[in-house]
This record gives sequence, structure tokens and C-alpha cells, in this order.
Amino acid sequence: MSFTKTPLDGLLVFEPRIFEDNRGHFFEAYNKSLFEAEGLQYNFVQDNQSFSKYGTIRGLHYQQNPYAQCKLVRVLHGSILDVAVDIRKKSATYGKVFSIELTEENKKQLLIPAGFAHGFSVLSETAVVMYKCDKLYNKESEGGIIYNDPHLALDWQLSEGAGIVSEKDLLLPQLKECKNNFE
Ligand SMILES: Cc1cn([C@H]2C[C@H](O)[C@@H](COP(=O)(O)OP(=O)(O)O[C@H]3O[C@H](C)C(=O)[C@H](O)[C@H]3O)O2)c(=O)[nH]c1=O
Repeated sequence: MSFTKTPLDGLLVFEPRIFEDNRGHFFEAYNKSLFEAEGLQYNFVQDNQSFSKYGTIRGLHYQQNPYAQCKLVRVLHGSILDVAVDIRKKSATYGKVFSIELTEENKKQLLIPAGFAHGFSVLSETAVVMYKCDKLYNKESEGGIIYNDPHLALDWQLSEGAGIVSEKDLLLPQLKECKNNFE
């Protein structure tokens, strides 16, 4: 089991310990005491799960304070490019992006603290993504950044023209137009 820091403060990659035998494998996808031993005091209150087809881009989303969510993201089936953008105004890495492939095979998870916008693209034929949140859904506090913000220049690693984006997400603003209350 390991936690690996990323260049964005607080954003961590978690890799569980895998127990393999002649039947297959077992791993603890989440263990509160292991996170607390790393000083990660999160009280997850909601599990989300989505199924998506190849080319889907969900996000970039966040919830405003006081409903801002820490998310622990993992892939149950398939593979995604998971993307987090630091939108904490006083952060030294404000506007910086971290992306990582999370897959059924690599079993990696991304811990995304409050203060980040989150999104992912689906790289496999289909993908099932599950993520724990430490605050409940609050529709009124939702914010987001459009997936093709020219200042972020995100590479979603999809073939030309393959993107599937919701009507709602096509209306999201660029980061520079975002009104968010993350200090
Ligand atoms: C997020 C959420 C949504 N919903 C309802 C609202 C809509 O009627 C429906 C689909 O919601 P949405 O289109 O916002 O789903 P995604 O585009 O997958 O949104 C997620 O995408 C990115 C990757 C995220 O990190 C966010 O957690 C989340 O915003 O589920 C709920 O009932 N509860 C919830 O917590």
C-alpha cells in the first residue's frame, strides 16, 4: 500500500496492497485507519458511480464551499484519464493540471482534496468509475470549467472528434471566468 505525492499540494495517488492467489486477487479499496495513519482525516459520506462509453468526458466539476468535496476516485472497469486542476486562488500551483491513467488493472486511486476541479475521459470501450466524497451532493453549489479551456490545453487522450460531452458541460465557463470561493 502506498501514497505518492504529486506536484499539486494535497493531491495524492493511492495504491492498495493486492493479495493474489490461484483464485484471483483481493484488496482493501479503502481503509480509514490507513488514511488516518497518513494524516488524511476524511469522513467520506457519499459513494458515486458512473458508467460511460469510450470518448465520454465528464467534468471538470467542483462544488463551492461549504459543500466542496474531497474525492477518492477509482476505476472498477476499463480505464480513464483522470484530471484534477488546482483552483485554490492562493495556491502556488493555481491553474496547474495533474492527470493520471486510472484502470481496472493498475487499481490506482486519486485523492483529490477540496479546491480542485475534477474530470475524466474514458479511454476504454466502457468504464465504470466509483468515487467517495466527503461532502454530500449540493446541486446549487456546483461549478465547473469547460473541458476544452484553451488556457488549460488539456489532452484528454481521445481520438479526433471522439469526445462525448453533456449539454450541461458544454456550457461551462473557462477557468478565468470561474467564480469560485477557494482561497
Ligand atoms: C454528481 C451528482 C449528480 N447527481 C445527479 C444529477 C444529474 O441528474 C445526474 C447526472 O449528474 P452529472 O451529469 O453532473 O454527472 P457527472 O457529469 O458524472 O458529474 C460528475 O462528474 C465529475 C467527474 C465529478 O467529479 C463530479 O463528482 C460530478 O459532477 O446525477 C446526483 O444525484 N448526485 C451527485 O452527487
